[in-house]
Amino acid sequence: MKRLIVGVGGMTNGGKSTLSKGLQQKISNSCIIAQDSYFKDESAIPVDNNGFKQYDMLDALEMDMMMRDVGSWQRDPNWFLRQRGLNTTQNNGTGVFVLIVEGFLIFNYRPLNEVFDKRYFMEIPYHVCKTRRSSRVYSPPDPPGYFDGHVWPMYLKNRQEMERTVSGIVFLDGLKSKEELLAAVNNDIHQEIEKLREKA
Ligand SMILES: Nc1ncnc2c1ncn2[C@@H]1O[C@H](COP(=O)(O)OP(=O)(O)O)[C@@H](O)[C@H]1O
Ligand SMILES: NC(=O)c1ccc[n+]([C@@H]2O[C@H](COP(=O)(O)O)[C@@H](O)[C@H]2O)c1
Repeated sequence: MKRLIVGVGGMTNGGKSTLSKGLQQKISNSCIIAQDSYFKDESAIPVDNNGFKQYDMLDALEMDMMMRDVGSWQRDPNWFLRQRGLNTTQNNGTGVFVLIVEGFLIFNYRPLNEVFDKRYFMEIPYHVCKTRRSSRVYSPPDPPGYFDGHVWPMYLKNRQEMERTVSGIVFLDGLKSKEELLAAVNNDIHQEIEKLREKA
């Protein structure tokens, strides 16, 4: 059984989940694992001197749990898809199963970074990021000053670390239209799928 694991990383509100959902619809036998689903309970998140909860770091995430889920897909993608109520198409053993892992810190966690066959990173300018973020409601919601006091400085720090430790990332301009981004990445992934299919 052939498998492909694609990482869709990027800044907060860069368009990761929009792109990932579009890809899942276009790629048969694919599914998504989203890092957002692995945040620890609010009570476990430390607070800094300004009272800001420290959400934008790996410590805020249950990465062991996320790795367990990636591992169960790797062991049996068919079972994993069925567990999630997703259809699998008959492929007589020639098909390729695709896992899309999306999240803002997926390349900063080494054991996860190691599983990717393809890595994409969606970026947008500061002001666009701040504006998009201001209309999104997280749980708990961002307190006043959170973007400039926590989110953006942590993004710069995490990104610097990513660039120091990870290679082979394809950077995507998140200002392009949703349709253009989806078409380009979908085309790229289908080429990878073809390469895998051709391999004995
Ligand atoms: N290419 C795009 N152009 C304009 N707006 C976008 C684009 N992609 C996503 N958005 C919008 O930006 C916001 C954040 O998108 P989302 O996919 O949830 O980001 P992320 O998962 O990276 O946090 C949403 O309102 C979404 O509709
Ligand atoms: N899902 C949650 O429990 C939760 C809570 C508070 C903040 N967040 C924010 O989620 C962001 C990451 O997710 P996105 O990349 O989807 O924006 C982080 O910047 C973090 O501040 C998430």
